[in-house]
Amino acid sequence: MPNTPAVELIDVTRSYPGVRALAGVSAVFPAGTFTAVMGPSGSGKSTLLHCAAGLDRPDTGRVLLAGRDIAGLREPKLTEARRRVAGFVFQSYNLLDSLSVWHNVLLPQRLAGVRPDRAWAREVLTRVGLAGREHARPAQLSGGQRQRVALARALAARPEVIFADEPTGALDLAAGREVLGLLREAVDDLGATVVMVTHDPAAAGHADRVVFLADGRIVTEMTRPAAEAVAARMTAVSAHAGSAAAGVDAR
Ligand SMILES: Nc1ncnc2c1ncn2[C@@H]1O[C@H](COP(=O)(O)OP(=O)(O)OP(=O)(O)O)[C@@H](O)[C@H]1O
Repeated sequence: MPNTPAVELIDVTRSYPGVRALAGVSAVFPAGTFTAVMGPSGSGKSTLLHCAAGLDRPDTGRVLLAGRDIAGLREPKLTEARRRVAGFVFQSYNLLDSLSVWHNVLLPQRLAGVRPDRAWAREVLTRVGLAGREHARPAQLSGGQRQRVALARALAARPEVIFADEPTGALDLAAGREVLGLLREAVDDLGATVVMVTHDPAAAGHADRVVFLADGRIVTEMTRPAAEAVAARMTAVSAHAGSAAAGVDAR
């Protein structure tokens, strides 16, 4: 089904006590594309990512992950669906310090109960520039190297979708650029779909498209984003966030 979107959200809402984190979000993330999700602090970016990825369940609405509606799934079916199609990269790497690089990379497949594809794991470690570091512990690596291990771990399971939450948030400029380049390659060379939350207009400039959230709604979007234009749009969105004009169209 080549035209099935990798992820689709249909009128998704999610509230926490006293807060409407997502107030009715519909969005399509086509297969083989790289989308950045931006918006002011508290606008619902992480909640959107978590609902899209099956890490959280919406209150209402539908979430189609690789064509399957996961919004109504309960554990352990939700975890199964997530492991089958999604890979994750978080700001804080989320590596296990007690395991070597190699075992960190293979862990999601082991947890999923599938036989790890070792040849492919070696290939992805080479792709991210870590061939030869298989025996190192995460604590022996730089932040940029740790994030590249996290990316290798995500890629090793050949996910259809990689969800990245502020993947460059803890990295310096050069290390951040490397990680963004590798996410771009995952899309261009491996056909993956990337959905990335970021605060950084330069990071969003690596994407094909940026969707902007304010007050739990998508208020505008931009294709083929250039960093300067993204920064200007963010300023416009932030100026309207929290006001009744949450439906701002800043184009
Ligand atoms: N587990 C939770 N319990 C209670 N409130 C939550 C929870 N997660 C998120 N929220 C609230 O929902 C709203 C949206 O949060 P979310 O983390 O999605 O925003 P964000 O745009 O990712 O913010 P930031 O850029 O600061 O990370 C916020 O008001 C937040 O305080």
